[in-house]
Amino acid sequence: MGRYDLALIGFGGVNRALAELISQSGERLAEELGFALRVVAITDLRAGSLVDTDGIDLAPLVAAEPGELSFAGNAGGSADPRNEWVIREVPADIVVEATFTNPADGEPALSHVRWALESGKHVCTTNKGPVALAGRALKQLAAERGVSFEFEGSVLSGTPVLRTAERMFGGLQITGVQGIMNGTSNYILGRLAEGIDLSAAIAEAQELGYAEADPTADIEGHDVQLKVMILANEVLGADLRREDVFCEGISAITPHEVRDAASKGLRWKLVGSATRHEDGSVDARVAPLALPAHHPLAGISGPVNAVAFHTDLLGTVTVSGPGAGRIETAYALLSDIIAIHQRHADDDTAPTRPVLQETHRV
Ligand SMILES: NC(=O)C1=CN([C@@H]2O[C@H](COP(=O)(O)OP(=O)(O)OC[C@H]3O[C@@H](n4cnc5c(N)ncnc54)[C@H](O)[C@@H]3O)[C@@H](O)[C@H]2O)C=CC1
Ligand SMILES: N[C@@H](CC=O)C(=O)O
Repeated sequence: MGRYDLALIGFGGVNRALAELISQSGERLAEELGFALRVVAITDLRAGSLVDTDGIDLAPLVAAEPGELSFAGNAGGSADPRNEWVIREVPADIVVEATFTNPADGEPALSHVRWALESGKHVCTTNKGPVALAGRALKQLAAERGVSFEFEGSVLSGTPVLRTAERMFGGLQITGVQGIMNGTSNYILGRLAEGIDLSAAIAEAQELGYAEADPTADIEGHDVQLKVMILANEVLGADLRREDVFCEGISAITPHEVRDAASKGLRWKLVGSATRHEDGSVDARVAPLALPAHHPLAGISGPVNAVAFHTDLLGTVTVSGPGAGRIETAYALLSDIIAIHQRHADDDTAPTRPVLQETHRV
């Protein structure tokens, strides 16, 4: 059995959940998937960096309180994240990027992904910035280097929206997408309807691991704007920039309006959509809508999200599932690693590292 060595860039909710999964369920996963996983490097803005090419013991790291983690005192540790050095120089097979999403220019995650691909390493990421703002160039770079760039978690966390469209919709013409694509704002709208105030609802979404580090992106719609760009570019063949996507969030909707709408059988939802026209052009927008109860998206509640694909032969096909959450998003990374394995099973980036019992910590 082969093994993939991972470098985790960013050690917040999502990458910690992946580390926990590997630490606690690695042996079962290896049995089932036919390859093992080992983490050889971790970097984080706050904790610093940790490198052990024999495999990092993840158990004490996932047991520590997030705010208390510091790698400086460990062998192979440093207070400095040393991102570029770790990504370029540490012999990992796959770089797993899960730092903050920056909707403005995608940095520094965009550089992290580029450095990894330039170094001939596969990349999987849940970070929407690089995918939405530079996905085409990064995919091109990956193709040139013969490696994979996977990003299922960038839209609807672990719910396989992008891969469903890529693998299951062959022969269909997709004319548009419409969906609820942000777990935080959907959770908040539901809590406002229940009488909770906005700041308390935001705090809950942060505690539950749904919200961005700066929840402004969730509230003002920028997170959905990036997801609509990713869907439009991946599924509708568009090449949208941020300024092409009209964006209005939920901050102007008062709790009174949410409750008033509910009493009339309406549900406020933050809806992202993209439509392809006959001439091939694509219109995309993000805006709150008060949907009637019978609308297919009206019943999508809490951190659950949904994307409806409008197709020529099947009509509307809707994929629904978790849109946010630490474990759910870590699963997206695992699904990306599985996709990398499947794509490269027969080439020289397949896991050739033998799994030795004494170093097999997963
Ligand atoms: N939490 C969720 O439900 C989902 C999150 N995502 C995306 O996944 C990514 C990670 O999300 P979370 O883990 O929830 O965020 P988080 O805020 O819990 O963790 C991000 C981590 O990245 C670290 N970091 C930031 N900049 C860094 C840098 N330059 N170098 C090294 N480390 C850096 C931070 O210190 C933090 O520990 C974000 O881009 C987010 O948008 C995507 C889908 C769902
Ligand atoms: N903050 C985002 C996380 C996933 O992308 C959300 O709430 O949907």
